[in-house]
Amino acid sequence: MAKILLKNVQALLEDGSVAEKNIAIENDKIVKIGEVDTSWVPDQVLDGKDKLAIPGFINTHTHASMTLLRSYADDMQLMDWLQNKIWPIEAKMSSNDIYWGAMLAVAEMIKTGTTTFVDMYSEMHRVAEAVEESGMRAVLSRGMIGVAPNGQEALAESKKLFRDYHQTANNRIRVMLAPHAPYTCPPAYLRQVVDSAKELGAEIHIHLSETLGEVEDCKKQYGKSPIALMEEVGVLDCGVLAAHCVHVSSEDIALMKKYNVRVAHNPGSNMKLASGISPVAKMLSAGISIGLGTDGASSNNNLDMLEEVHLVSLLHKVHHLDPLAIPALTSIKMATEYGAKVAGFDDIGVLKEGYKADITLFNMNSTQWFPRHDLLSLLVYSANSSHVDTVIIDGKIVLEKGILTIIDEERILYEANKRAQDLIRK
Ligand SMILES: CSC[C@H]1O[C@@H](n2cnc3c(O)ncnc32)[C@H](O)[C@@H]1O
Ligand SMILES: [Zn+2]
Repeated sequence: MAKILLKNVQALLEDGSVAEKNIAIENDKIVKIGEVDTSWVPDQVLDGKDKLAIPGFINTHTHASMTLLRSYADDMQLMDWLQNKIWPIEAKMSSNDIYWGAMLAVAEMIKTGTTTFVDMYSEMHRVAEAVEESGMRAVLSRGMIGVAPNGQEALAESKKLFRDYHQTANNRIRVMLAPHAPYTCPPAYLRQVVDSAKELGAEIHIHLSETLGEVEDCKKQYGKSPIALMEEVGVLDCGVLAAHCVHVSSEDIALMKKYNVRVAHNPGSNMKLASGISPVAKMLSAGISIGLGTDGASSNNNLDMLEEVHLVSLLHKVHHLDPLAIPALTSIKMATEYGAKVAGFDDIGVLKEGYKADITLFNMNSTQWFPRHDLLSLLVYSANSSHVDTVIIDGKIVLEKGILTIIDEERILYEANKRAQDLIRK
């Protein structure tokens, strides 16, 4: 039995307050926040002086192995980028490329304070391997392009991934089905995915309403918006994590609320691909769950959730000319508590007794953390992820004093770099 005590740490609590607490961890869970009984003897004590403890970040939408394509194709619009640069090179990626790309992503995410990620890509059993080995928590899905020749094979692989990995690794791994988008998956295919999701009891992860072009084409082709089309084909009945939702109307938002569609908002990627500004404030007011995501490292170009926290707050303030649009606490909750709901968990995203011990500790010994008027404000508006000191996932220390403890960073950098170079020469 492993017992860890975080002693006298500044802890961000569920109500948004920050207070000095002891946090007792036993195996994979937080067992106590506050006074710890002297009869409870820890195996390891971490000194919380000058440390801020928050729930680990939850990246609700990414394509981990795309780290290999970081800085490969920039300054392009989505469809041009996908069709002319990304899909041709992805077709050459090997299973080992996917593994080392995922390992690079996992290393980067842990070092920047993320403890859970939601992923969509191919060869996902290799991503699962990276997750198992690293101690990370993840929701994995095989992205399906629903046209011949690979549509049926992709669906079979998705079902196998679900059967092999859903709720494995002490429940650190979960699986969803992921039809890529309405423009790559025709209605007949989406209906097949819905049947499979119902048969397995799986939820659906899909890109929806990312660009104006997607919405206009969908209306032209099917006479309705992507969200309304998803209702028609039954996708919304399955439990949906929708990435982007940039161009959604009031009618779409009402449908999303009706079916409890959860949204992964990706401010960095939406800005870089010039996709637009998602109506986040409006969706939040409508009671929709919204988390934050980085999207892949080829459209961001990093997997740093604190950057997304910073961006979501600033983007929507300036968009609405309203400094109250997304306050500091809302942006942090989107990256943690709301993100947990979006990813489908009810026991992570908050520092709370009985919840999983997924915790990120920031070292506050740097200029950006002084003076200490308001620690939440410092975290959102001043700090950066190089201040991440320690990360605990499922009760295990995976980063200590900035050093990865389970995976070998030097080897990962070497392998990922070599594979990325070989890939562009193929
Ligand atoms: C078939 S696996 C997933 C697929 O999605 C591609 N992708 C990466 N970023 C985006 C995005 O912002 N919108 C749509 N599709 C995206 C990725 O390259 C894979 O091919
Ligand atoms: Zn995406």
